[in-house]
Amino acid sequence: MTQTLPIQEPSFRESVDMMFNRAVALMDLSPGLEEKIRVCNATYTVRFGVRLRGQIHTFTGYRSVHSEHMEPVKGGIRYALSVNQNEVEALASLMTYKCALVETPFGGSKGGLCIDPREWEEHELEQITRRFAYELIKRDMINPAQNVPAPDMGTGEREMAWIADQYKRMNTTDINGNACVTGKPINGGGIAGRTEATGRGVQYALREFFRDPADVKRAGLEGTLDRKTVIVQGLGNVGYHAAKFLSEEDGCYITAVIEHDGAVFNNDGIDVEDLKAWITRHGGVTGYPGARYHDDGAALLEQDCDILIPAAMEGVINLGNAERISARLIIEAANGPVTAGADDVLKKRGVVIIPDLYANAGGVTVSYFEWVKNLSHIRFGRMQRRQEEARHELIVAELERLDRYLGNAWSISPDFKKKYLRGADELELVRSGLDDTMRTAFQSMRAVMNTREDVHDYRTAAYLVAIGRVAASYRAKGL
Ligand SMILES: NC(=O)c1ccc[n+]([C@@H]2O[C@H](COP(=O)([O-])OP(=O)(O)OC[C@H]3O[C@@H](n4cnc5c(N)ncnc54)[C@H](O)[C@@H]3O)[C@@H](O)[C@H]2O)c1
Repeated sequence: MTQTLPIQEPSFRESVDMMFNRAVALMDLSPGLEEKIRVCNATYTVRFGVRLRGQIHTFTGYRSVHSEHMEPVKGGIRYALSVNQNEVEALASLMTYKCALVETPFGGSKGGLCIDPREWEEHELEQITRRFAYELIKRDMINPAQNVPAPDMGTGEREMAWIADQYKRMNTTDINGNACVTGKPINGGGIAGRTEATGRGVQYALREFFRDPADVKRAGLEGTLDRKTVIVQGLGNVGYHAAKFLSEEDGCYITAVIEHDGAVFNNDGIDVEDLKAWITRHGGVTGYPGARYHDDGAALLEQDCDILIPAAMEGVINLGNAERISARLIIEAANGPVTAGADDVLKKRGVVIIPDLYANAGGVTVSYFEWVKNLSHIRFGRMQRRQEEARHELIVAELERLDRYLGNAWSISPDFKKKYLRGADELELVRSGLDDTMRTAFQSMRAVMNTREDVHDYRTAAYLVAIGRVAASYRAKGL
């Protein structure tokens, strides 16, 4: 869906550049270096035909490389009708700053295909994805050493598995083929915890924010995450996992969920699993019996809550509604949900924003773990896993003995055994690595806020840290 912005709003690309420029104005970069960092290095446009339903359909896709100060470059592939060059370039530049902020050793890239995935059958999507991947692979725009995509809006592990397979068919002797894309299913070379990673990162980001009372006070809030009211826009990959973990593990109440077909709200809190199951079955929130329905979803962004989590698309908080946003704290789970104009308005109103380049960096962080796992050809936690397995086998044997003693009252099923014996070592490693990354990155923003009198918001602090690192990289290796 295309977001219509008020006439005086800059485009997404311009908005990102404006946020970049605000930070650069506070830095002392050598002349010309800021321009070099800001611009996108290259954007490749591809148009290709696929024979489907008795006729040839032509699709348009993009892969943009923002910065190659480190390689490979990294960034998701988005499937949406609204995809265009401006959007892909904005998203690619955000990837550069995001990777620098969380210290994953990648440059920034992003891709997109103009398509509504809901219009196509699975086998048709596979054909389209393989053809798009073919176009990018043959030009080294997908390659373990140069450019490594991942999921984004409208894509997931299924599409990543097709892309990896396509790459391996075209590069049969590349032993590192699996590392050409991240976000793959576990049985296709993926890593435990990647699917949940971005939402999990949002949870860890909020936990770190609430660890320091000074941050919490800045937002006019108090206490911990417990009993905070939360509104989520977009119950897709990122929004669903963030809402699920915050409600199940941190005591938050998800009081409203905004989706493409309207919104549902319930001040006592919405059961996220139940709503997600409804959306999966019915395609939207309409008719969901566990909450009240409102057909103007965007209006619910303005409803009173402690924390607002835009997790769908860019530009949804803009000059048209920024004055009416009631939340005290906004965490940008989506990329670019707050325009540069709205950012100014919200700042003046004292609304605190945890910026996208930090808030949704959990995805690329765990993608990095997956890439390293693929390149090293090992399973993380292997030694530990052997010990864990031995311990788990003993426990299962003991449970079985008890079960027999109690007349099979518990019925230890093969499924239970399989789940239990698989252990969670890799997942634990991934989660602790992600937690550490999110904490450290937040602390680097906090340090800037606490030490510089000319920095008053986390976004500028995040850009300062990120741009400083990209600049240092260019200084070290040359242009
Ligand atoms: N998937 C990741 O790992 C990842 C990582 C970093 C950032 N992001 C960003 O997070 C955002 C969401 O990505 P995702 O992967 O969760 O996508 P997704 O496709 O899984 O989910 C998007 C959700 O938003 C809903 N939606 C679409 N239009 C809407 C509208 N007008 N109002 C409300 N909801 C609407 C969709 O129905 C869907 O449920 C994007 O901005 C993406 O760039 C994603």
